[in-house]
Amino acid sequence: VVGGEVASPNSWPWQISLQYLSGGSYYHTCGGTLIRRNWVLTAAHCVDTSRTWRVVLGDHDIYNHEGREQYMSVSQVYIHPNWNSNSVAAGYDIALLRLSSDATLNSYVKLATLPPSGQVLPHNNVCYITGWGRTQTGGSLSAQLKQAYLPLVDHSTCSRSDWWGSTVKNTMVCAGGGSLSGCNGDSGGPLNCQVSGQYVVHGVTSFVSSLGCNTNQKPTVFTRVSAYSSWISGRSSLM
Ligand SMILES: C[C@H](NC(=O)[C@H](CCCC[NH3+])NC(=O)C(F)(F)F)C(=O)Nc1ccc(C(F)(F)F)cc1
Repeated sequence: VVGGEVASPNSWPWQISLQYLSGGSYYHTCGGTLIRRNWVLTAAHCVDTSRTWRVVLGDHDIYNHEGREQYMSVSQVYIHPNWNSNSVAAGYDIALLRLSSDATLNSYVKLATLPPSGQVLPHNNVCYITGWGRTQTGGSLSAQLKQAYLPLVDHSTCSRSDWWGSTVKNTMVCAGGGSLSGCNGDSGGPLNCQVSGQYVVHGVTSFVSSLGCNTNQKPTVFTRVSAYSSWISGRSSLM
């Protein structure tokens, strides 16, 4: 997250850290969202390589054990069947992780609210991106979870030729576009949008400009959760 601020600990209790095992240690690579006690929503591009994964719930500082964390192993990875790793612009950058056991829900770990199928929020809707991604283009990951206010950008604006043009599809959501943005390592995490006083996860962080995370008129692009409701409920037996 470029700009914004460190979040109050566990104030986004559905945010998870997706980590992979390498040389005996785990490393943060992506964010994700807890949607059921044993299901996590993330981005396909985060998990399209075969690795040993773990999901950390209730985290704040990814480099320190603070006692509120739950470390979960992943029993199955379901990548959207239409995902093509050579074409993030085609969309379908969404995946589900089945956890080997159920999360314990408490004040640090809660389930996210997902939008109704097809819901598209208005331009400038209040939304926050959260994540442990780089704090500058080419910078390092944030130790503590960060948040940044990214107002929603409607499709007509986001698909303007001097914005993302035809790279952005209707199955995606744009937010920000100024000096605040997501950045590498925020992938897969939630776009938390305020709807009637409640935060709803409307996006899964997908891509930023390869020219730089906070490139003007290149808002952070998210997979639109409400475009994949039936896939999500079908796969995660959410009905
Ligand atoms: C460096 C930058 N990385 C990203 O945007 C990666 C996703 C990369 C998926 C493709 N391997 N996502 C992130 O860093 C995220 F945190 F913002 F989500 C990038 O490659 N952006 C990018 C690539 C292609 C296209 C386009 F679709 F136009 F081909 C648009 C943006």
